Amino acid sequence: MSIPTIDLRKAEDPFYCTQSQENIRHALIEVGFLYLSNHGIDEAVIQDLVAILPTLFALPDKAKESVALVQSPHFLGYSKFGAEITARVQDQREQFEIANDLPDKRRLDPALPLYTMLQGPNQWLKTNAIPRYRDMVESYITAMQDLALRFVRVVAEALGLPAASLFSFTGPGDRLKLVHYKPSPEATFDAPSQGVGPHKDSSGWMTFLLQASDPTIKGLQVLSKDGAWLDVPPIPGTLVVNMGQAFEVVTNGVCKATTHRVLLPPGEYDRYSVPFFQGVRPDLTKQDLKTLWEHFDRKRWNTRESEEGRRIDSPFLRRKYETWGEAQLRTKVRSHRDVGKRHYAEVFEKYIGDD
Ligand SMILES: O=C(O)CCC(=O)C(=O)O
Ligand SMILES: [Fe+2]
Repeated sequence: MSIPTIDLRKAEDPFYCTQSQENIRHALIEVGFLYLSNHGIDEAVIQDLVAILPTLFALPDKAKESVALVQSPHFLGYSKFGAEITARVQDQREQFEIANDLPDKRRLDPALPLYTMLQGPNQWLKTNAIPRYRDMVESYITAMQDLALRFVRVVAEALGLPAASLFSFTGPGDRLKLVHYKPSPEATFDAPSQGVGPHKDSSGWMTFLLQASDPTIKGLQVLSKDGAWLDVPPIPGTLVVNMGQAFEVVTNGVCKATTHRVLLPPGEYDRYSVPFFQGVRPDLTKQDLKTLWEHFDRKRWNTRESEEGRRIDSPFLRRKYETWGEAQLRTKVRSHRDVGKRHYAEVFEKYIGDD
C-alpha cells in the first residue's frame, strides 16, 4: 500500500470534489497518513523556518536550557536529547515545544480545572543568533492554523458530514514542535536508533508535519492495518497529515489515530521535522465526543487496526477521565515526569500509578 497524496486545491474545488472525497476517506480509514499538496502555504514562511533549524539546535546547551520545559507548567520549552521515552525506549531527539501564546488563566482564577494550566505563554529564546526567530515561528503557526481549518472542512465533507461539523471539537491549544534527530553511533541497519518510538499523537485533532531536511533523509514510518511498517519519505512541497486520538474517539473508531514512529538508520546526518498539532477543546466530555457516533455507525465503513496499533495507550477511551483536558494532562505528566513533579504535585502519583 502506498501513502496517498491529496491535492488540497482540488479537494476544495467542486469540480473535483467527488474523487477527492473518496481519496480522503481511503486515506483516513485505510491508511492513516496522507501527503497534502497544493496546500497554499506561502513558501517563504516554510523556508524561513526550515533555514533556521540547524542554527537553532547548534546553540550552546546553556542557551537552549534557558527555556527548559521543566520550568513551564504549560509543558512549553526545550527538552534535551534523550529526555523522552516512548514505548519504554529512549528517543534520540531534542525539541522545542511552542504554542499559540495564550494567557495563563488558571493563575488568575485557581477555581478553574487543573488542566486549564496546560495553556499559557511560551518561553521565548533570548538570542541574537537567530534574528526574527519569534516572528518566523508565529507566522508558521498562523499559517498552519488556517490550513488546519481548511483541511478539517474537506475532511468533514468526505466523511458525509456538513462542512463545519468538525470545528466545534477544535480548541485553543494548538502546538508546534521543532524537532532535531541524530542517530546514535551504535545504530546499524538491522538495529536503527529510535528517533521516536511507536505512538499515536495524543495532543492534536489533526497533525500537520513538515519533514524539514533534505529529501534523502528518511525515517518516518506508519503502521499499516496489516501490521507492516511503511516508509513515509519526504516529498518536497507537501506536508504529511495524520489523525490524533481525539479524532478516533469522535469517529467511534472509524478513523483510527495513526500509529507512527521515526527510525534512524546509521550515518552522519541530522534530521529535522516540524509537527503542528491542531488543538482539541479541553473541556469536551465523553458525551460531547460521542455526538457523531450515530452518523459513523450508520455508515458501516469497514474499519480495522493491527494488533500492535490496538496496544497503544488510549487513556480517554479506556479510563475514567471525564474531560479531554484531564486525559491530556495525565498523558503530559506521564511523558514529562520532571514537569509533572514540579508543577502538578497534587495529581502526580495518581497519574503515574494509573497504568
Ligand atoms: O519527526 C517526525 O517525523 C514525527 C514526529 C512525531 O511523530 C511526533 O513528534 O509526534
Ligand atoms: Fe507523532
